Amino acid sequence: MLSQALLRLASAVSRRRMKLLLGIALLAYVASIWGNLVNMSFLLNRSIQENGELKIESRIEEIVEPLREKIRDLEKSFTQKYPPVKFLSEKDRKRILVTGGAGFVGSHLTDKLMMDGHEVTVVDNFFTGRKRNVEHWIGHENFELINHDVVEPLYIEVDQIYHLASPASPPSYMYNPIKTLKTNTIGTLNMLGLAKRVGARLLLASTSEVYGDPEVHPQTEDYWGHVNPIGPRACYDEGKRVAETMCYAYMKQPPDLITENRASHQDGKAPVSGRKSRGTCGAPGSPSSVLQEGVEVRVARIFNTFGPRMHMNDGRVVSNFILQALQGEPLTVYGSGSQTRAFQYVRTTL
Ligand SMILES: O=c1ccn([C@@H]2O[C@H](COP(=O)(O)OP(=O)(O)O[C@H]3OC[C@@H](O)[C@H](O)[C@H]3O)[C@@H](O)[C@H]2O)c(=O)[nH]1
Repeated sequence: MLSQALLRLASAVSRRRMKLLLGIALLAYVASIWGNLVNMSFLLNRSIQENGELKIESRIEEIVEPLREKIRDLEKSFTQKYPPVKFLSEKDRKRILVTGGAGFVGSHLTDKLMMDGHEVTVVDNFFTGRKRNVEHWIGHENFELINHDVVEPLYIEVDQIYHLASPASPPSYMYNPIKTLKTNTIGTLNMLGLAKRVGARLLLASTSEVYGDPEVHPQTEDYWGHVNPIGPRACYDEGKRVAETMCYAYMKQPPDLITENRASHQDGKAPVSGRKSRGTCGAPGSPSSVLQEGVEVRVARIFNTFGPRMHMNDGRVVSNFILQALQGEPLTVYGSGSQTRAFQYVRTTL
């Protein structure tokens, strides 16, 4: 009895368990199918997505590649080919400022200094200078172009200064005589101040016009000139004469006295007096005779220049004659025609 009852109980339990097991198995089956379905749809989605992405990528590539090609071509055509530049060691390479460096003479000097391997900063206000005279250096790591008027102070660090900033042809410098005077006086003072502050050597581009209407031919460096201070060319002649005077004053005057003067002016006091310069006011042709304690200066009295990059309408005799000859016009000789000039051809071969 008991055993039959146990058997029934056991079969009832096992049937329930069977049902339970069957239920679990069914659920597991459904779950696995569901999982597979989800997996499949995920894979399907991914492959569709990947496929789509690949298609988009390849389409982008198709569009972009010709553009890349174009950019490469443009880069090739824009690659600036600079004139050859020597390599100079850190010790030999100088930082050089050329004022008026975009002008006719200044730009040839800039070429020479650049090709010699120096770092050149050109300062020009482009009154008679032209950007195109130095455009072949723009972007070069040794070259810098600053649009600046030397009448305003300039604060940079340099080892040498070539001070050429000034209009040079009679029509240009007579166009605005006060501006010409300011450029040659205040401008030169600013450059000398800069030279003193940074301990740079300065070369002033002076002119044969400091001799004025000379009574001596040819003029030697110790000739003092024959200048009309109120004549039509006075702004340039006298401007350059003062510029030379300032150069030699800065050279001969001991540095501490220049500084003292500046300080006393700033304080509103009278300049320090009673101390004599130890130099002598000799001719610029003999700078070695002067005790150089102040700014180291050089003065070059440049005569009548001509050459490539000279402005067609410069107004000086050579360009005037060439222009007239090319146009089949008669050459105009001013005055008696007995005047004499020394001419200098200026050019640097790139
Ligand atoms: O068409 C002309 C132009 C000029 N001349 C004469 O040629 C001579 C030279 O005159 P330019 O105008 O070329 O200039 P200058 O020689 O007087 O001064 C020049 O040279 C020295 C530089 O430092 C000066 O910056 C520059 O102006 C002058 O006697 C002038 O009267 C002509 O006979 N015809």
